[in-house]
Amino acid sequence: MRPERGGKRPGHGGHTSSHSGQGRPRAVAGGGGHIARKRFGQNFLVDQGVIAEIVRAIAPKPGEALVEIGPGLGALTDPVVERCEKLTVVELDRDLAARLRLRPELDVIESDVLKVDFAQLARERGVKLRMIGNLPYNISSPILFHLLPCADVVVDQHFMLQKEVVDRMVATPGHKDYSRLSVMLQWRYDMECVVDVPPGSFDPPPKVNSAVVRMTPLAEVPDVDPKVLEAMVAVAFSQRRKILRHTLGAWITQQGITTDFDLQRRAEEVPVAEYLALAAQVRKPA
Ligand SMILES: C[S@@+](CC[C@H](N)C(=O)[O-])C[C@H]1O[C@@H](n2cnc3c(N)ncnc32)[C@H](O)[C@@H]1O
Repeated sequence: MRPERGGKRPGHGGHTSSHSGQGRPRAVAGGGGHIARKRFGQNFLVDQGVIAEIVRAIAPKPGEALVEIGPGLGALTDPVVERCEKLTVVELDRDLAARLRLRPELDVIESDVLKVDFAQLARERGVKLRMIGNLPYNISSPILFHLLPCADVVVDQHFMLQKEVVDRMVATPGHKDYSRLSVMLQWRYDMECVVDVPPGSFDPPPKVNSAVVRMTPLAEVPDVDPKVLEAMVAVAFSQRRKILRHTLGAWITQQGITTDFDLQRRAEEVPVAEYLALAAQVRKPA
């Protein structure tokens, strides 16, 4: 799990990279000879206590439509499918997908998760989905943004992420971690950190701490154009220590809206509801 950052997406090239770049590639403990692929963010959960805690937090039940992103070697897959009987899994690594296909209780989608249309999947199944996964950290934000428009077809999401990312997701105004991610996700979800996970719980261990976040879509959300909201918070947080008059002021003028929004504050001081109210105004015809 490379710490999250922008840049090139992992492709499906050769299959030779070692997980850590330290010395010779070593097979993952209990992985039947599998060598972790760094470009796929492969850090496999091996701590049975942590796995049990995560499964308890998810609390899968028979008949529920659970979907796991990145099942890997099955650390979460096995105890979850034991409880819910059928499980859909999305795995990009073709070798791991081939192993998973041998199991009749799994519906395997071999694909890049960012190409899967989860709204369509929910329509086909005729039920709302419960999303779970120990996500590849190098693309965790793109995955969260890919799922954002699907919030209304989702019951909840339990994701393992870099602890630092979870802190940003749940941060409130005035906190140093309050950021674009906080505003964009708090628009659509109620979120809480449910399990903290140290590096030693994985093989290979990542360089960062991890945490599992529970994301529950809010029943009612302001009708806001996500692109407008995203553009607006990007401008606002571009220089988070500056007074908004010097950043968001010009953007508001460009949108041609009149507002009593207080621009004498910094981006990090403004509650989510106020950003949403401002973005909602942009959609209204003049
Ligand atoms: C951090 S590992 C988690 C593996 C396993 N769930 C566990 O907890 O041990 C991330 C998993 O996501 C898979 N993966 C990486 N990029 C992906 C993508 N774009 N789409 C789907 N799966 C991906 C990796 O192959 C790997 O199995």
